[in-house]
Amino acid sequence: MDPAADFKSLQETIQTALIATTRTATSISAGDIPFQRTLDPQLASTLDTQNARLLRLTERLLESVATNSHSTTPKLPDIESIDNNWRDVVDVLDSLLEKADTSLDEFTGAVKRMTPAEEQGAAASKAIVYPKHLPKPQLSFEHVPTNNETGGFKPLLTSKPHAKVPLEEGLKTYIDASGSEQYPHPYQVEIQSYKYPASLYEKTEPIQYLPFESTTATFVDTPEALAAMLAELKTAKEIAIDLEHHDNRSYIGIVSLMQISTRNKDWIIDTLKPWRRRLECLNEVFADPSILKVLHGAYMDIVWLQRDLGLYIVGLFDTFHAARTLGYPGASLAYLLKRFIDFDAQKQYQMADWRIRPLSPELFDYARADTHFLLYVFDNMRNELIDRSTFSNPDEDRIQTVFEKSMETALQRYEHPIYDAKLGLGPVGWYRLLSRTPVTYSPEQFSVFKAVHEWRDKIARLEDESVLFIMPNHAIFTIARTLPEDKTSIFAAIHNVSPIVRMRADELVNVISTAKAAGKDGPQLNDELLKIECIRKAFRRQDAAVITNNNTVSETPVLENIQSNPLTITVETPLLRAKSSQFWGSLLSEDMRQRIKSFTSNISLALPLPPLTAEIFSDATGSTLEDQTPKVEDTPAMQEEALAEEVQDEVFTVKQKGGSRKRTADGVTKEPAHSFSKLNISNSGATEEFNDDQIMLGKDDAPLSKADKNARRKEKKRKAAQETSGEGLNYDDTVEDEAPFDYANAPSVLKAQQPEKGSGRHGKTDRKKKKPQGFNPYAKMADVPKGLARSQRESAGRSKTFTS
Ligand SMILES: O=c1ccn([C@@H]2O[C@H](COP(=O)(O)O)[C@@H](O)[C@H]2O)c(=O)[nH]1
Ligand SMILES: [Mn+2]
Repeated sequence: MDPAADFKSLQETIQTALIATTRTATSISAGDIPFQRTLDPQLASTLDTQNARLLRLTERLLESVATNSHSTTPKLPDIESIDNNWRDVVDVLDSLLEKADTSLDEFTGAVKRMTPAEEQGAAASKAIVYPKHLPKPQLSFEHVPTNNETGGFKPLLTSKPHAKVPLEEGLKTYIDASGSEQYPHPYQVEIQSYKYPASLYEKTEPIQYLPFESTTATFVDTPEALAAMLAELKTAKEIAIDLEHHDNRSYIGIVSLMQISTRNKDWIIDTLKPWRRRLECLNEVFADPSILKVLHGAYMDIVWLQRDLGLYIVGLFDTFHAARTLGYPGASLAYLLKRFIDFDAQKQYQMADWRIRPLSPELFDYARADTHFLLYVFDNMRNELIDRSTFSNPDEDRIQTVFEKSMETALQRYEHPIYDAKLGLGPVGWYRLLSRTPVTYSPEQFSVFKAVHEWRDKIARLEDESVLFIMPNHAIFTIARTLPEDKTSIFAAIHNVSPIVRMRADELVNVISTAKAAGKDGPQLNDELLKIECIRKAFRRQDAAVITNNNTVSETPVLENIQSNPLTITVETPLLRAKSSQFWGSLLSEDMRQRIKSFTSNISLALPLPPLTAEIFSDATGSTLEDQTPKVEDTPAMQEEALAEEVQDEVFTVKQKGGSRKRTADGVTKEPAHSFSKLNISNSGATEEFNDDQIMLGKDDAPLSKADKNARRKEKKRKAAQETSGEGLNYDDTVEDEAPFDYANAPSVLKAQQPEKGSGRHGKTDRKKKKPQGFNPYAKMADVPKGLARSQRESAGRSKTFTS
């Protein structure tokens, strides 16, 4: 008897059965089932029997999983109860996955089982305490966010150190090919003409970092401390930079902390001070071509720096691109710190509420560690890049590749998150959420979904809250499904109601009833989604789209599937114009731009390729389908990049509803209920087979370590709580029960924040004792699937779960 062989054969049997079952289950589109039911009463009753059986089996499975865990066992008497108990289902599955992870670690010897006392101690030392009552720092800013901007984002900078082109030129708007007014990237010329110093092409002995334990960081929270830091930074040859960000109690998000390290000093800068815009003076260093800036996974940092502080980086070296170019099995900062320093980054603090002041020692240490070692990591990676480059062959010139990718990253531009009510596109639109969630809606329900989504966005802007703080995504789905007609039914439908929704409940009732009435003559969900998907694809695949201005559409197989509406999609020209800059402007060919420009009223798109059936994304925390908040990576620039990448090299993962990690076996796809079943064709025209494991990835696309995954799961649960019930949203913190923290006048916390030296709390050796290296089952992967990359990065400006 060979237990390994037995196990493999069992695994294969289960997998084969699952594939067959899933194929069968998806052979009829969910959207067609009600129709089939009406045709055949026998089918209806068989379906009901099978449903009941499946629910019972599921309930029993969940019960047996939950027996030894702390999860509540969800009861599933009917289909509706799945939605209502979804959080509990996810909890049970999560605990199972956690157990599996731990068992694997124990099996491989990567970890030793902890005693219950040790486990308790470890948990207590990691717990982040979220203050209940935290006033909004943005209200004290000299420039309070308004969230209602339209048009191009005007760069904030008031002067332009190290300019090759004067600032005035950079602030001149231009009308792009699609008719939108835009501001250029103010440092575009400087970045594009930047030459990396010759010294970077030469190997040198890595410069040892100073010990983490016996050094600390200088906290910068006064203009004087800022000036002193700036003077020191100007003398450096290279510096490391990182940011921490908050996006739950703010619409666009707030840079909450900046970390900078030189070879011999660390600074942590409080970016929540009212005078934060004075940090613009850092352009004297950040834009100085003679000082190299090393960041890890800088794509969001670049956008955040512009958006909040008017800062730009000339001379960027992004260690994330280096890790990818070198083909490391991981590309997260945590991975690099482990690889080069043997330092265990405490990534469970990544998603902390970074507005907290004073910073706890743990948060202080976390923030400092993100830059403290980075120059040393850079030294090592640069040497390896040189070793593994063939300079005569551009394809093999790895260091050049990293320079080019870093330059592209530095050239990203922030754009205002403009709400597209009609097509729902863009980082804050409804399309993304709806297209990923298998629902069957009547035209009224569809109309209500869109209206409530739009209303939530409007209120979030007004109140300067994240959309999720206003109302979880699940609540929009529930409202659309149940169409509540009064306040009481709304409160009953969405359980934990935010104080803002409670206050504005009458308004919401009106929004729902108006949308319901309007929806009677509105479009069918499936048709509309299909059309929008076609438009996206057409734009993505610009050469494939045929645009006409007479409402004619060329013959395509797609068209058979649109039943209730005419075959053309009509887009008002002004809307398309806005979009063309915001979402796909840079992807349009000149020819396409000219054609768009020539329209005056309607545009019809003929769509030669059908859309993909399965959506095609995932986020790092593995949140549920509905759990997609607009994310950082959803800034327009990221979207464009994502679209561009998809066109070239699409590798899709299919994310099924819920669960923190989905593995899709070959050919097993989840068919959304949008009647796309006949259209399961990839860009290349081939039927897509899904055989990549969907793995949990970090902000920078690297497989996460076990510790990170667990931390993400916890964070995800917290988010799920917000999603489903509003728990953990700190709704109480609107209650004025204690004196608000005075961001404007708070004394420097420089002293308060010095972590105790020699406490062993943040020592590398201590960490090693406490937390052995986690087993990463994906660590042997040659590389992370490429197509996952951008979509993984989504999250926020609205991040939370790095996730388009
Ligand atoms: O999955 C994620 C990871 C990070 N964020 C946000 O990004 C900043 C910076 O991350 P670091 O890795 O610590 O540099 C962090 O403060 C989070 O706000 C995220 O939203 N989702
Ligand atoms: Mn960081």
